[in-house]
Amino acid sequence: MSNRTVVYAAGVLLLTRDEPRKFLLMRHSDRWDLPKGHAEKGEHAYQTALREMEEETGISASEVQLDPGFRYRSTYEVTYRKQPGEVFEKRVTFFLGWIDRPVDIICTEHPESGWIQWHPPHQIQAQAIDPLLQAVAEYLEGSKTEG
Ligand SMILES: Nc1ncnc2c1ncn2[C@@H]1O[C@H](COP(=O)(O)OP(=O)(O)OP(=O)(O)OP(=O)(O)OC[C@H]2O[C@@H](n3cnc4c(N)ncnc43)[C@H](O)[C@@H]2O)[C@@H](O)[C@H]1O
Repeated sequence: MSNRTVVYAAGVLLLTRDEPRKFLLMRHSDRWDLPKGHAEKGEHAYQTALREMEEETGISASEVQLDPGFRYRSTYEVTYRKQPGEVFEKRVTFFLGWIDRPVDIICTEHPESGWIQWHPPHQIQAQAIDPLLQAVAEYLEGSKTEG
């Protein structure tokens, strides 16, 4: 078992109810990401996800319903410039958030954002994005089958 310090984060995949379905990605200088960020002390993962979404996109939590049946967890190693030489274990919980339609985004921490048409399987980023989108696709397919 790893004895690295664990860093918790959470995020949300925002997906529109309106067709054609679209989901939201935030642009970093070098990659795409979801609205997400580090947990503050005492927060539940869903609170972190909604707070970060509000901070990074300007979308109010009241406009979004987190799907109670979906959770996706991702664990990977990260380093921080401020703590050279130390490797952290990062654990991110992603939620599926339903929003009626694409809305204008007020980018506070990212240079840009994009509502991308939902047509899985997607090939956007192998490690960080594609497995989450695949899990959502399988979840939605399963929900359809269950009626
Ligand atoms: N404990 C601490 N000590 C010091 N400073 C702290 C700190 N906690 C927070 N900070 C500061 O807060 C800043 C960011 O805060 P937030 O803005 O809150 O962080 P974030 O979205 O969760 O993550 P970030 O953009 O940093 O990185 P990500 O995990 O996506 O991506 C990181 C790397 O992992 C890769 N990656 C992402 N997902 C992956 C996956 N599933 N598998 C493998 N690699 C993945 C990415 O490509 C990227 O290279 C940090 O840059 C740092 O300055």
